[in-house]
Amino acid sequence: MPSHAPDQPVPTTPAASSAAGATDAPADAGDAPGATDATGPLGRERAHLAASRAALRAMRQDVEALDISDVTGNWVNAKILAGEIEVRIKALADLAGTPLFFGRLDYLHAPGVVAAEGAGGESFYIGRRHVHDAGGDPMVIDWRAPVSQPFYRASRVEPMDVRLRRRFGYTGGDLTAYEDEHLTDPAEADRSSKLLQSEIERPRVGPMRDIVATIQPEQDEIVRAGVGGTVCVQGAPGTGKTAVGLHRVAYLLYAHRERLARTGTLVIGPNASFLQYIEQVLPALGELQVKQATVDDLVAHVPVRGTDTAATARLKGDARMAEVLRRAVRSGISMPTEPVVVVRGSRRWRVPAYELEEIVREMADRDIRYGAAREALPQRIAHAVLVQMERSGEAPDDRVQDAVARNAAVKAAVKACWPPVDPAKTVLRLLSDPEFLASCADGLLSEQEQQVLLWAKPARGLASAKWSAADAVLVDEANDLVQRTGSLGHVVLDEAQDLSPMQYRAVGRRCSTGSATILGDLAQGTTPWATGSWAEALSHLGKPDARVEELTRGFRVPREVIAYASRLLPSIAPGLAPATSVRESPGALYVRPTAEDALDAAVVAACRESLGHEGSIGLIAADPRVPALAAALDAAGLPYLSPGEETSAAARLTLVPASLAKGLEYDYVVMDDPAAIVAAEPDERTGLRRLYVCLTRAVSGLTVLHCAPLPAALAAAG
Ligand SMILES: Nc1ncnc2c1ncn2[C@@H]1O[C@H](COP(=O)(O)OP(=O)(O)OP(=O)(O)O)[C@@H](O)[C@H]1O
Repeated sequence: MPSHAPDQPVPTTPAASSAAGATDAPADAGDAPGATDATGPLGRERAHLAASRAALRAMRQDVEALDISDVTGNWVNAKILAGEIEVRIKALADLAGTPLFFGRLDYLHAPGVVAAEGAGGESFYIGRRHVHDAGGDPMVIDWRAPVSQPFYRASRVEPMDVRLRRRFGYTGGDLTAYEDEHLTDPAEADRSSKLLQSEIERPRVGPMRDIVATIQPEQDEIVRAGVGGTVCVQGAPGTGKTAVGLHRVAYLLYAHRERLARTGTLVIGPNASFLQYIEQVLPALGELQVKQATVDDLVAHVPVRGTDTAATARLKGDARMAEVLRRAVRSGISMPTEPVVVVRGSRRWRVPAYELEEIVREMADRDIRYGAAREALPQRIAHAVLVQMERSGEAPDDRVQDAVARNAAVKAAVKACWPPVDPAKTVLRLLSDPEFLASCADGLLSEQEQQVLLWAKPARGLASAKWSAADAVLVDEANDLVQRTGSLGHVVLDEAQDLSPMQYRAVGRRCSTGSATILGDLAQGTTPWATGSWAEALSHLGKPDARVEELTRGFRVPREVIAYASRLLPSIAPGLAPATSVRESPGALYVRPTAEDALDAAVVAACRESLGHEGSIGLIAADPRVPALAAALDAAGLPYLSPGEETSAAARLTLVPASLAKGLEYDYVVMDDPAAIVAAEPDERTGLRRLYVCLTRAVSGLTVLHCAPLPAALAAAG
C-alpha cells in the first residue's frame, strides 16, 4: 500500500512513500497530476478539505439564520423547535483538530448500478458527518451511510466495487499524507497500513477518542449489526469492546434515528470515572442525546447508605430473589369472602363472593403487573354490576360504569383483596421480618440463606433503613412487579461480566422491547457474583437468543505485556484464549523487586521515569495503598490526578485505585505491589482477576514494583 507525504515526513517506509499518489490524482480532479502542493494530489485533497469546511460553515450559518417566528404557532412549539435547532448547530460544529474526512472511496461504477462498460465510478469522501455544498451535492459522506461501508469491509478478495481506497493522515488539523489501496489491481502487493498502525500506536492523553477512521472489519460487523437483534461481545482487554459499543450506538442512531429518538438510548458503564472517560466519544461523532449511567444510577429508588458482606450481596443478587419478591408483592392478595353491594338511588346491586373470586383469580393468573391489575379490578367489578343492570332492563353507559367503579363499596372490596403495595416497604419487610421472609422464600431459600438475608438490625421505617446497593436492585425488581419499567430502544452494557443475575434483570427490563449490546470479558469479572457464562447472563437479561461474538485482536496492550498478564488466564478463566496484540512495538516491561521500606520511593522514581515519555501515566495500586502513595507523591512534589479527571499534556499522572482501573488505559503504567492488589479482594481468584485487569491497562510500557513475592502464576517461567 503506497503512502504519500510530499511535504512532510509521515510514518511510511522510503519505498512506500515513493510512488503511487503522484499518479493517482483524485478522480474528480480531471487534469494530470501536478508536482506542487497546490496542484498535486495532496494539494487537491487539501482543497477539497478546505471546500468541505467552508460548506459545513455555510450549513451551520443556514441553520443559525433560521427564523422560526412565523412557523411556530405557539410558545411550546417554538421552544421545542428552538431546542432542536440548537442541537443541530452543536452537531454541525466543526470541532477544531478533528478531521472532517479521513478516507475516500472511488467506486468502479455508480453505487447500485450494475457493471456497465465504460460507466464512470463515483468518488466519495468519508467523514464523521455528512457535508453538502450549496447545491446539495455531497462533499463528505457520513461514515455510517451504506456507501461508506466498503471503507471498512472491502478487501482484495471482495473489493465491493471499490477501485481505490484512500486513507488520509493528519498532523494536528492539517492533511499531511495519504495512502492508497487499489483493491482490483492484482499487481499491487497487500501491505498493512502505516496510517492505521500509527493511529493504533499513538500515545494516549485525555479522554477516550473515537476510532471511526480505523474501525476493523470484525469490529464493523458488530457496529452495523441490525437494530432488532442483541449482540454480546466477549473480548480480551483492549480488543475494542467499549469503542465498538459506542460506535454501534452512533450507527444505530443514524440508521434508525426517528425510532431511537423516540425510545431513547443508554450506555451503562461500571462507575462514574469510566463514564467520564468515555463521555466525549459520542458527541465527537455528532451524537449528543445518548444517556449514560451506572447500574446503581438506574435503580436509585432508595438512598444507599449501607453495605453488604460478599455472601449477602451475592445472595441478594441471586435470580431466586425474583420469585421471592414476586411472592412478597402478591402476598396481600386474598379471595373475597363477602359480596359487594353497590347502592345506586333506590336500587342495590349485589355481586356475590363467588363471582368476585372468579374475577380476582383471573387477574391473579394473568401475567399483568400488580398495579395494572389493581387499576383494572374496580372496572371489572363495575362491569359485573352493569351486566345485572342490563339484565333488569336498564341501559347504563360508560359513565355509569365509571361511577360504579368509583363507588366506596367497590373500592373497599379491592383494597381488601388486592391491597396497595409500596415496593420499598415490601423489600424492607422482607429483610426485617423473619416470618414474612420465610413465607415468601419457602422452597426457594434455605433457612440458613434466609438468615444471611435478614438485616442484623431490622429497620423501623423507610427513613431509617440502611439500604445497600444490592437492596436497591431488589427495590427496582419490586417496582417492576408493581408497575412495568419503560423500555428504551437500545442499551449498551459495558463490563457486563460483573453484574449479578438481579442486576441483569434490571438492565433487561430497560430494553425489554428494544435491543442491547452486551460487552465484557469473563476473565475480568471481579465481583463475587461475576457471571460464569454469557448464555447464563443473556438468559437473565431476557435475551437468550442474542448472538455472541468474540474479539481477540488487541489494540491496546503491547505483545510482551499481554503475554505477561496472560500467564494468569489458566487460573482465572481457563477456557479463554489469550489476546493477540496488533501493536508493532513489543512494549517495555520491567519487573523490579524492592525492599519493603524502599517501595514507595521506588514507585515515585518509576513514575518520574515514566513521565520522561510522552503520554499518560497511571500509577495503579491496591486501594488500601492509595493514601500512602498519595503522600509519597506529594512529598516528592509530583502532581497527580484521580481517575475521571482528564489527563492533559500538563497533568499526565493519575493515581488509580485498583478497584477503579477497569476499562481505563494509560500509556505507561506503574504498578505497585501486585500481591497487595490480590490481597485486597475477598478471595484469590477475584484478586488475580483484579490483577489481570490492572496489568492490561498499559499502551506502551508497564513497570511492576514488588516487595512481596509475586503471585505464583506471574513468577513462573518467562
Ligand atoms: N480499530 C481500532 N483502531 C484504533 N484504535 C482502536 C481500534 N479498536 C480499539 N482501539 C483502541 O484500543 C484501545 C482499547 O479499546 P477499548 O477500551 O474499547 O477496549 P476494551 O475491549 O473495551 O478493553 P477492556 O476490556 O480493557 O475494557 C482504545 O484506546 C481504543 O481506542
